[in-house]
Amino acid sequence: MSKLIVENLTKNFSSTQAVSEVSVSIGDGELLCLLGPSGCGKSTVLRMIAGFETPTSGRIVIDGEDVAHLTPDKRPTGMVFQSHALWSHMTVFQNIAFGLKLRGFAREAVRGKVSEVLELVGLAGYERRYPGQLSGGQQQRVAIARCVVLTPKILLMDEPFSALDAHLRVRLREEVRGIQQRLGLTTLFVTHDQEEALTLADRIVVMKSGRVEQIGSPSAIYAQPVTRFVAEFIGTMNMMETTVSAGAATVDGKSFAVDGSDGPYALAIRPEDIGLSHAPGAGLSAVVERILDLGAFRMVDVRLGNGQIVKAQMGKTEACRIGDRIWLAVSAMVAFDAGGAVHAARPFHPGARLHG
Ligand SMILES: Nc1ncnc2c1ncn2[C@@H]1O[C@H](COP(=O)(O)OP(=O)(O)OP(=O)(O)O)[C@@H](O)[C@H]1O
Repeated sequence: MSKLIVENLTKNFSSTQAVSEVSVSIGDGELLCLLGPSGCGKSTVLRMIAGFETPTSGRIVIDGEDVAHLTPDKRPTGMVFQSHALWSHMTVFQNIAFGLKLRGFAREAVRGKVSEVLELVGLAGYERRYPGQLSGGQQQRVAIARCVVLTPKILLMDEPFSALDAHLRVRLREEVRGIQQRLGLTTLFVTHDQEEALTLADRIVVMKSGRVEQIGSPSAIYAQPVTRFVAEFIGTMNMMETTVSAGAATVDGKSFAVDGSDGPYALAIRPEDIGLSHAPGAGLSAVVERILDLGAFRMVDVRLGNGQIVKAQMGKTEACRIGDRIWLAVSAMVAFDAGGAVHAARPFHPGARLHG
């Protein structure tokens, strides 16, 4: 059963349509990431669920109940913000205990719950510290503990790690995923960081200009983008502009088959779907322009005859030098039409497969 259902949610701020007809549901214990560029409406969706903004139209249902009539403090949601917003004059214990006391829990119960949750976020023994005596990462853990201790039905997290350095982000991300899975917390997580979304989420909702572009598992979003926007927003994608006529397109003198009507298209190919070989082949030919050693593999920029740079991955074993003449074998590709919709495509050479 869905724990949270958002139906045709729309929010207008005077002339700005911040959120348009967003529909999504989250299963019990699922972690869903809202992913998209700055200003695409992610935070506004979250704020409407928490009750800080009133929807222009649409419905929000939590555990079978429409929450429209509930003020933020009455909603079964807990929110963790980008800045920790801890009370600086209160100790860690007091920060976490505050909500429990408001809800009328007895002293002993409060003490028990606070130590349990501090254990969970790895801060046992920090009860008497003030926020100013904690690192940024520790403060954010207290913010998470303060929220989790109230056992919200839905945990809402708005870019909770964006104020932290890269290393700490990765560590906290893993910790939060661990806590979320251990407690089976249904979580909606907002981020503009695709890597964060890909590593954290059970499913990702990609948003653009207030609308949902695609909903799917991280692997589906990566491997089967349904729009050009998603294809370019997630991971590295080579885009080759071309024109389709009678099912065929030409790039740099080589032919490609596209399942779509005539018009302008972009052929989209992931770097890992291009094999590079020094042996002359039937596919595109190019010259090695740049080689980036990325540890496990090399990312090679090659220049086609038409001047376009294409990124491809190469293993560590094959010798490769700048200026080498090299041939490309494309194993998988798709095409996007002028409206950004996806179409199946394949190069006219042996060994190619169709996807999409
Ligand atoms: N209170 C408000 N009044 C007017 N416009 C607003 C208000 N809040 C948000 N907006 C506008 O709505 C749009 C969506 O904003 P929102 O904060 O939801 O985006 P976001 O995807 O969360 O962006 P970011 O990642 O930068 O936080 C933006 O164009 C923003 O300027």
